Amino acid sequence: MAPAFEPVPVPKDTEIQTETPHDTSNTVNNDAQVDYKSRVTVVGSGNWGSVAAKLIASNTLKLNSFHDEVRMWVFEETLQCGEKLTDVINRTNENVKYLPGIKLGKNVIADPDLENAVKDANMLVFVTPHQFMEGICKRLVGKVRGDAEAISLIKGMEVKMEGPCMISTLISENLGINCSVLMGANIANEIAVEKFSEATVGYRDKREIAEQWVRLFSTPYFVVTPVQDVEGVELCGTLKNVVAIAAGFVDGLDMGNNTKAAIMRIGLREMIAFSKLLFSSVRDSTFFESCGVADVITTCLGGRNRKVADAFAKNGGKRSFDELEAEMLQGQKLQGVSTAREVYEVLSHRGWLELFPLFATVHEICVGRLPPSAIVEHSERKPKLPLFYSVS
Ligand SMILES: NC(=O)c1ccc[n+]([C@@H]2O[C@H](COP(=O)([O-])OP(=O)(O)OC[C@H]3O[C@@H](n4cnc5c(N)ncnc54)[C@H](O)[C@@H]3O)[C@@H](O)[C@H]2O)c1
Ligand SMILES: O=P(O)(O)OC[C@H](O)CO
Repeated sequence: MAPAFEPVPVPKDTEIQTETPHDTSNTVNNDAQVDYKSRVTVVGSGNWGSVAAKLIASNTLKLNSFHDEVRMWVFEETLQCGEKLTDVINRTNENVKYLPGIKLGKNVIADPDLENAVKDANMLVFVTPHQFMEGICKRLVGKVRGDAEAISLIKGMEVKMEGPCMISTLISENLGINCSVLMGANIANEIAVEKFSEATVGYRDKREIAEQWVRLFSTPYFVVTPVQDVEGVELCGTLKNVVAIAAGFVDGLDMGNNTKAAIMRIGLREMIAFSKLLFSSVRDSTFFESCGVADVITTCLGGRNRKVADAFAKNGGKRSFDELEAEMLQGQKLQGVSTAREVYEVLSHRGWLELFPLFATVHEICVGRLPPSAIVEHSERKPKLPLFYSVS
């Protein structure tokens, strides 16, 4: 039988197996002509969004089961030169604001119209800062294909009255489609210049869907491994940004490598415990994939969250994160500060604050209730945590 992605098998990629079709009741284009090939749209065009489009576009040209064109939704803005960002991307094949100096591939088409960008795609790649996803999902209700599959590259979560909501769940629930995730030790600028990296695809139950995503993203310099643990993979990508803020404080205060390693270890321990308290299905082994320990390391060494937290600590907490972000990142967005607040909300509501001293302290420093130096004295307090992972 043929897969939902490709109703009829094509000569290459025939190893992809069958799956059950989705409920198509609240979606459009159900009567669309049968298409042999998958169409990919990337929703987002920041630093990572642009690199993701480049990776994908290099593969759609090579693989018969995909249309060459990769549509990339751009949150439109007018550049200092007076031109629209979309026009410049389509004219120069470069995202001059968020990924300057890198050609995306001529088959990447920038599109400022969100509905138009998604309407024909059966593979939707979501990669925007997490704080914009609720609004984007609302705009897309009923606008995506019934047979679409989604993947989220977004590191973050929402907190609702009912509790925490992962971005993949937000997408699935709003759009009525399955959503996998791709996370990992992936500083976008390094992948843009084709330095070797690994990544992890987290999938729910359909291995063949994960394999399709792996094929779409994999290159010799970008090695992707599928893991059947959506929540574990996504929580790794989300929570490591809080650890990165802590590591940045340590750097800003010149506390040295041993202290930074200690903070990374305590942070990883809290990541594991928090993930397992939220979802008992989360696997220990996920934390040893690229999305886990490797992402903690790279983000604490070279990420934007680390960099801005370093500046925050050097300024003694006197300049706000918003101010530093605007000054240092030229429109790119931090995820760690808002994620620390969201995690703190979960901890407060559930009475877990004392169990997660590092997570709680990061938020309290970010909002000015504690000085940056508190990161060590508070985080090293022995949490009353049982060991949530098995040590064999
Ligand atoms: N940059 C990286 O190295 C990297 C690596 C892995 C994962 N990620 C994750 O990818 C996600 C996207 O990050 P990025 O680096 O591509 O983006 P970015 O921070 O570089 O850029 C910000 C993006 O947000 C857009 N934007 C601004 N206001 C908006 C609005 N109101 N609505 C919608 N979009 C708006 C901008 O146009 C821009 O595309 C984040 O969750 C991030 O954690 C980033
Ligand atoms: O630059 P950051 O801090 O947003 O981190 C980038 C990536 O998530 C690292 O994997």
